[in-house]
Amino acid sequence: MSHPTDLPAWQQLAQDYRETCRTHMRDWFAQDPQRAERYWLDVGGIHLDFAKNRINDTILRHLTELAEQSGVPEQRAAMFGGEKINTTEQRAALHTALRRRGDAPVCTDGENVMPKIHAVLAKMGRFAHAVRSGQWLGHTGQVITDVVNIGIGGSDLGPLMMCSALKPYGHPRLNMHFVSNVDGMQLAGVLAKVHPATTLFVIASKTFTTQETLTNAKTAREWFLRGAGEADIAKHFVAVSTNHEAVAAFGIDTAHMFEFWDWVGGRYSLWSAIGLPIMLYLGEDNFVKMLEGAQLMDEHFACAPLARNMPVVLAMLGIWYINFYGASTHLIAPYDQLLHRFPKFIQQLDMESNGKQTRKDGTLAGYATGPIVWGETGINGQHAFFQLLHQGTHLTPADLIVSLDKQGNLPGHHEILLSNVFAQAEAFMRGKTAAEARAELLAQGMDEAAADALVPHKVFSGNRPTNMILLDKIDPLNMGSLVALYEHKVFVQGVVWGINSFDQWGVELGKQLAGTVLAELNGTLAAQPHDASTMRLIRLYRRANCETDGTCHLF
Ligand SMILES: O=P(O)(O)OC[C@H]1O[C@](O)(CO)[C@@H](O)[C@@H]1O
Repeated sequence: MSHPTDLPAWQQLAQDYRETCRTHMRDWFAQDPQRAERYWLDVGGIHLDFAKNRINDTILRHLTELAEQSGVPEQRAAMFGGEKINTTEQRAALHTALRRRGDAPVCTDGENVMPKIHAVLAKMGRFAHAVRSGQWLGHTGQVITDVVNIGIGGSDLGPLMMCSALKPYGHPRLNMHFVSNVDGMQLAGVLAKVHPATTLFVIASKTFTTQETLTNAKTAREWFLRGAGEADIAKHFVAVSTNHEAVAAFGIDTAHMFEFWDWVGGRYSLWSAIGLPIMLYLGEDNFVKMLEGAQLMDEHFACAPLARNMPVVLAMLGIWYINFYGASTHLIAPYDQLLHRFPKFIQQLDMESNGKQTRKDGTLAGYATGPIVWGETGINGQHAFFQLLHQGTHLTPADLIVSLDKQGNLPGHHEILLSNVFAQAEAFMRGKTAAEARAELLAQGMDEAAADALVPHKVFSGNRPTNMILLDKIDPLNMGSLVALYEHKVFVQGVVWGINSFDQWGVELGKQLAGTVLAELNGTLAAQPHDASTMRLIRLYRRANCETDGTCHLF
């Protein structure tokens, strides 16, 4: 396996960095009137303005060559072709098959997976229609008014994000609730708002072994059974999983299970049965539009030349900043309230996929890989953390995401949002020089000495990169394309870094230790050898609670 830092394009980029790292984007804009047109891409209803990046044509060419030399075209073909690119788990990563329309076969392990994908989609469609139309009745004969999805991570964030983003398309009778936290406060809060006779619980877990989800599901079932019998569960609980045995053992009839498969990664699963809450809320037609939007991006990713390929361009810009400028974080800032859940979703997608330092061949990378992805709605961020982005010491590349469509917004509000996001991108790029700051202060009537003292605080270095991602409209089609754009961006970066973006072994150690600690906290296991700090924490909890649970005997 070639090491990316040995590739000719990497070496050229290192040279480009040395030659251009002091160049200001202002100068590139001044020298090149076509820059904004050239550094622009369209895919369906998604547009990318990447002109405000610290790149020129040479750098862009070298970034594209790095993608080429790293094997992005071959790995892309392997992913779409169902090869087992998730090498540590010996699995394919076939989320792209889930949104593929038509009958063309997609095979993995010698099996065409399309018939079973279509069968589950049809089952989801029939169920969603029955619930939405009011044919599906609860055990007392009432229609369903509330859907509670119980799941965590990929079994929560995707459906939650899509249902929030596409709220204007939601069924007016259905209230959607999402419970992920094992802190009972969240479930208790939801249960206080809903009625057992009119509530449908969707228990979503790929493995159906996740402690948080199964604990919440058990508590929800106990709550439901206070006023109903075991036989009524069939009307109010459905499961989404790959694990038939565990679903049956939990007490949900597998006839009411919506299946998916081990080649669908949790954080890539919203296109599968994990998307059931999305279909319940938006309806089958809109769910299919979301799939079509993703497929549109898949086709673009599969066919467009690397230099004009939106996911590839976004990925390689990220690599430029992470590996050559030393940026360690990446901001996702949507300027639309409907997208307020989007940063959290992308955070899992990116950080669980590329937060790794062991390469596929088992060697340590020795270079930076996935960034810390964080975010918040941009307009709120402006009044909280943008200060650091403008004048702090860190370089934080940012994706600013906006909808061009003002339909549905209150009069006068959308223009304010857009004026802010466009102005922020300009300010990040342009900055303000000392001469400009000084002239401004003098024009305000300040005397020269006072102005000179204040100027250093009023300077903005600028030259801070942003991508502007514009959606024609926030609708199911464009949301499908937007999510697929980020999935492929993350994939390309993983290929360049030589890591497996589809496993997540890093979440295991904490889970393993928590099992032991839980038994100790409950008093069912004598204290195990831990480090002194952990022992002290466990003892502290036991002392605080031993009188209520009567387990003081271990101390
Ligand atoms: O769907 P499951 O199996 O309950 O897992 C939930 C989440 O937990 C993780 O496995 C991490 O612990 C994620 O990858 C996954 O999305």
